[in-house]
Amino acid sequence: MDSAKSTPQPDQPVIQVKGLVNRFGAHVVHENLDLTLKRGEILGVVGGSGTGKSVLLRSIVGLKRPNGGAVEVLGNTLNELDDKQRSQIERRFGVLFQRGALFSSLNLQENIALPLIEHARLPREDAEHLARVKLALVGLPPQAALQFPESLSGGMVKRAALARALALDPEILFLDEPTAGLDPIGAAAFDQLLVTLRNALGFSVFLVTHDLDTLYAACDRVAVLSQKRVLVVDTIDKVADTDDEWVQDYFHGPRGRAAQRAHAAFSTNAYTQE
Ligand SMILES: Nc1ncnc2c1ncn2[C@@H]1O[C@H](COP(=O)(O)OP(=O)(O)OP(=O)(O)O)[C@@H](O)[C@H]1O
Repeated sequence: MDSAKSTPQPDQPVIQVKGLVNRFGAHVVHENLDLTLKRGEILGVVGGSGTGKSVLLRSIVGLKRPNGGAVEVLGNTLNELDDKQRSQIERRFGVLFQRGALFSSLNLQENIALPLIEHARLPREDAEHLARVKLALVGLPPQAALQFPESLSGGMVKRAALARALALDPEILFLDEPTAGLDPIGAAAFDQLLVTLRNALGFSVFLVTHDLDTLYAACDRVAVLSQKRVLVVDTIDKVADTDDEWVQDYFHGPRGRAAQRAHAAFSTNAYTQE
């Protein structure tokens, strides 16, 4: 049976992490961690530094083999797949790592064409044409196609990295700190772009972030990692009400209050302009 081709039902989660254990030597990062990503949602994953957000992302995308538990992605249990099945599943992901991971020796068009040539086996000309379409999709001007990463602003690099993550039309997009290093206006534009693209293309998003504005502006649900597991996962208002010291400091400290006020003002404004 070619299990890597199985597709979850519309109401079945696209990711189910069950009883996950991760450790490095004696250092236990995750213990019996459960988490679900629903189809079409943007799930924000937050937690203090070192709580294992990136390790969780890496376990799901197959870059870290868990020490226990199961990760089910798109109806497939990852550790039951052979290499070929696993790479079929991985082609259905798009991943944007914290530092963008564009090749500095390639221009943007070539960077985005690369996965199309390597994985979708498109001829170079078709791949570069599609790459230009993806660059337009993320709001970059046509002339950006021939520019090299080092000549771009941080916001443009993030958009280009997003275009690359979207190259193979992924069903799940993984983003690790996508707004880190952007100014607030650039970060807000990225959040808006993410929501617009999700609404248009229907992918699901697993988003690791420290950015409170992103949580309010883009996420349908928020998961808090603490004490080696998911402490709470729910809508942001319910999560912010959780009786936990880190959650209270994070959501109700000065930055949390500012993000909440900004979101409330934006929502009221959007409503009155309808
Ligand atoms: N390859 C590795 N070898 C040893 N320890 C590791 C490795 N990768 C991660 N860790 C440890 O696992 C823990 C979780 O790391 P992780 O990067 O997932 O944290 P995080 O929640 O993403 O943190 P931050 O918010 O600071 O980015 C940390 O204590 C880290 O030092």
